[in-house]
Amino acid sequence: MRAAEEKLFSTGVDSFKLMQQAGNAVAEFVHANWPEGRIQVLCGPGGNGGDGFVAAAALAKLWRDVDVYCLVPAEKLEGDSAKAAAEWGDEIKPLEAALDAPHDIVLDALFGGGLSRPLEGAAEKLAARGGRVISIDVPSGIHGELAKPLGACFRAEGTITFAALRPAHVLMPSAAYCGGVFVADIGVPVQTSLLENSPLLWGRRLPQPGQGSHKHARGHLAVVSGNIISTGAARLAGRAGLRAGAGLVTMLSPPDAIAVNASHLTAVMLKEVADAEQLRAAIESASVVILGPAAGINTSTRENVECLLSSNCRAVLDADALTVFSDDPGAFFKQLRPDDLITPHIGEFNRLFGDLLETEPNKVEATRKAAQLAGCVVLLKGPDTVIARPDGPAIVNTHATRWLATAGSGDVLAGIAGGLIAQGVDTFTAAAMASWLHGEAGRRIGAGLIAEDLEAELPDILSSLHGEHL
Ligand SMILES: NC(=O)C1=CN([C@@H]2O[C@H](COP(=O)(O)OP(=O)(O)OC[C@H]3O[C@@H](n4cnc5c(N)ncnc54)[C@H](OP(=O)(O)O)[C@@H]3O)[C@@H](O)[C@H]2O)[C@@H](O)CC1
Ligand SMILES: [K+]
Repeated sequence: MRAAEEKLFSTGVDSFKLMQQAGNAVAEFVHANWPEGRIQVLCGPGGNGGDGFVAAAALAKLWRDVDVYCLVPAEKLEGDSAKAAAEWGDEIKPLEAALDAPHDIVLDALFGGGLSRPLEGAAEKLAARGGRVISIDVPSGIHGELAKPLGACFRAEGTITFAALRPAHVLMPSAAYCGGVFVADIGVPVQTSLLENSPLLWGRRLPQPGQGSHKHARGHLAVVSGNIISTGAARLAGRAGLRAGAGLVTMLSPPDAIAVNASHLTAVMLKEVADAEQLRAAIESASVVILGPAAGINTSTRENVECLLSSNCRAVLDADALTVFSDDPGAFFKQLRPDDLITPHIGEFNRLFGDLLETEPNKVEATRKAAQLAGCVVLLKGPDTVIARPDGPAIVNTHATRWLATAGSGDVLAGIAGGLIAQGVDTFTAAAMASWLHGEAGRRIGAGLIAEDLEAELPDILSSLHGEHL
């Protein structure tokens, strides 16, 4: 966003005009969504405060009852912010006076992209006061790039930002402070490579069989099972893949687990696979293979992964298939291909990518860097799942529920992704679809959710998406 603005200013675009557009958009947003009540506008010393002054003037023109407060005396304001304060043209009270002043709504225009340190003094007290807050750009106290509060922080009912979403609007913990986020177009051309996951992005591309279709035309997914006491995870993935629409799903089972798998499988087919050599032959007719859920942290899992990555099948690698490379991630990255998907949780991510989550400014950048290093699509699981492609685009999935934090939930996610990839969906889109569908299934179930419940929600969800988008 900043880069886009700088490029725009170098072409001679008037920055004050941009501020006016931003401030007017704020006033419209506030008036449309909070149509009643006395508004306390809290302005800071920079551009965010400038937006606040413009918004205050526009709200007053709409006959709203507005009081304006500023962190610094008006005569100390400079540049566009000083011009904006002049546009307001009425009384500007010191920020401390806002603490006890009567009001219904707070318009928080203290700090946006320029916050450099924790809030202090009256700003800190106002953040702690609570109440109904609408924030401009980001809730003051949030560091936009780090996507977290630096200290005390406003908690908004709604946030209006400009041109494009930024990590702070979708990543935890900052997203929880933003409330509903509205992105206003103020004429800044942006090539955003960060999107929030939604069926609006991919609804029309959800695969569905044509009239004359048959099971072989709907893709073949294979899932590698763990040993006799660890078979459930692969079955969760396999059934989810079938529900997601794969025409055929085959469970590839070690010999000791054949009887257990056979007694639990119906529509999912079963094949015995004793070692990597047999795996190679078994996956010849599959288009994608899921490997890792309860596979075991051992040499045989590592050999299976290496065999899979040298085949023509796309790979969805999770859990133990990732952990077996903790001692030599570089060797793993060399074998991964751009259409493969790895789905680590934070622990697995750290084992493969070291301290990226500390050294990169936020989770989006860390996942992007990871995708670049690994050379494949990376889905980093969490309440704010990030999906990144090696060439830069990233999607954040906030459509989830805390009830999904349960054993086996990730196996189902891998299964849905595998089922979609089997049907020909590109890996990045399939990962986005899968995390949304998984989140929606979790939301529909809610409290008491266990991983076994998730796949049964998919038919309803998929049917309504097909009805709505196709
Ligand atoms: N660019 C554009 O064209 C457009 C930008 N727009 C708007 O501008 C906003 C960005 O403006 P901005 O860069 O001036 O940053 P902003 O956050 O307002 O203030 C920085 C000032 O605050 C100060 N300061 C920082 N932390 C502090 C603290 N804890 N306590 C006290 N002071 C503190 C800091 O001081 P310093 O760190 O330099 O000491 C500096 O003086 C952006 O979020 C959007 O709303 C829109 O109009 C669209 C067009
Ligand atoms: K703000």
